[in-house]
Amino acid sequence: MIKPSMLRSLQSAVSRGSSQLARRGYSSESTPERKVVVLGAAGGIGQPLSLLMKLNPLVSSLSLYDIAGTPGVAADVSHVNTRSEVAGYQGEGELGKALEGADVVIIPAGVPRKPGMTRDDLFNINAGIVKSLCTAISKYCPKALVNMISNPVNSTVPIAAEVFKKAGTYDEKRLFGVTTLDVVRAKTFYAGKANVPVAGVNVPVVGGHAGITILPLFSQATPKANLDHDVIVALTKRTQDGGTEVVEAKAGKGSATLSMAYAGALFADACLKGLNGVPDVVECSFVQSNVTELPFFASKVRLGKNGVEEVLGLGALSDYEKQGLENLKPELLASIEKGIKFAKQ
Ligand SMILES: NC(=O)c1ccc[n+]([C@@H]2O[C@H](COP(=O)([O-])OP(=O)(O)OC[C@H]3O[C@@H](n4cnc5c(N)ncnc54)[C@H](O)[C@@H]3O)[C@@H](O)[C@H]2O)c1
Ligand SMILES: O=C(O)C[C@H](O)C(=O)O
Repeated sequence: MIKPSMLRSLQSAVSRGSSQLARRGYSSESTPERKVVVLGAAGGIGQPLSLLMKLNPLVSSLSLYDIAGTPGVAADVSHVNTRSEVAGYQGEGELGKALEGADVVIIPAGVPRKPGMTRDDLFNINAGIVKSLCTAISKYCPKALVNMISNPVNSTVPIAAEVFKKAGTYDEKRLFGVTTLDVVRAKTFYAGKANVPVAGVNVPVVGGHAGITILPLFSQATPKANLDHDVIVALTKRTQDGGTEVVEAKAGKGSATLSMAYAGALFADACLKGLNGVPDVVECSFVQSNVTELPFFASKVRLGKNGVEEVLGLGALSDYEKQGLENLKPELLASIEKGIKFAKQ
């Protein structure tokens, strides 16, 4: 139960946060108009993500789309007294209106895993959903930054790229696979083992977003902590299996939704800051890449006014990470090729 004293401190934290944001130039007077669209807004991720985007002062227009259930979510979220105007759209007939004028489109549309499934088991359903949504994006908002959350990300991002290529709208700087949840997990697990405050922790996570393709670079984690090799191995495995940990704990009721909404909101916020010209915005993301021989790869990316400003290299890897990198390449390549093949059919 929330006590009045807790509520008062929450209110004062929010008000301190708003004045800090205003000092950093995020007040509604000085920030540009930005439209953010959530596709799959009535789902497990979509609902809390819509709320978190409503709390973001960089958003002026929040467009919530799903095949069903969006009027209720939009009405609910719209009562929150923050800057953005909220509109709900339901069904394919309203998809165009939902997308028109978008700066950022976030896609958590699709089915989640149940225990015993891999992310690739979602391919048959989610590939078609992503393909049709991306076809609409290329028609109604071809310049938007696309934040792909729907799994399997290792395949859905290549599918989106092929759809955009076919439509003649592909810009590799504007397509992102959201791998922020891997970073969020790596930071949390590392802070626990290193016994340091999590707020100051940084851990790059590279590769892809499934099992061993998720490669956290704990050798580059800051603040430094001299953790034993077996602890690093355990942390790596826990980060790689983080999604499965949640799927099993939810026991058939889906996969990560709340932590994913948080991670998705962080990444969308970084995209908006980049668009608005805030310097040095760097996040890990699964993008078209020359960092390895694979055509798509997650690594640190500098975000700017056109989306990807620079795909950053891997930096120095430990021998364990070098081995992990080689181990992940065949699986990641197969998932990328599966997506491309599907989209080309
Ligand atoms: N990238 C990541 O780190 C990450 C993390 C967690 C979950 N996910 C993935 O996100 C996806 C969504 O997960 P969830 O838990 O929110 O699932 P959910 O079933 O709770 O919600 C999905 C929503 O998508 C909607 N939808 C289905 N087809 C649609 C279409 N054609 N257009 C618009 N909306 C459509 C559904 O109506 C539903 O509301 C899953 O594929 C899941 O695996 C990714
Ligand atoms: O694990 C899943 O299926 C969902 C998501 O990819 C996650 O990492 O939590």
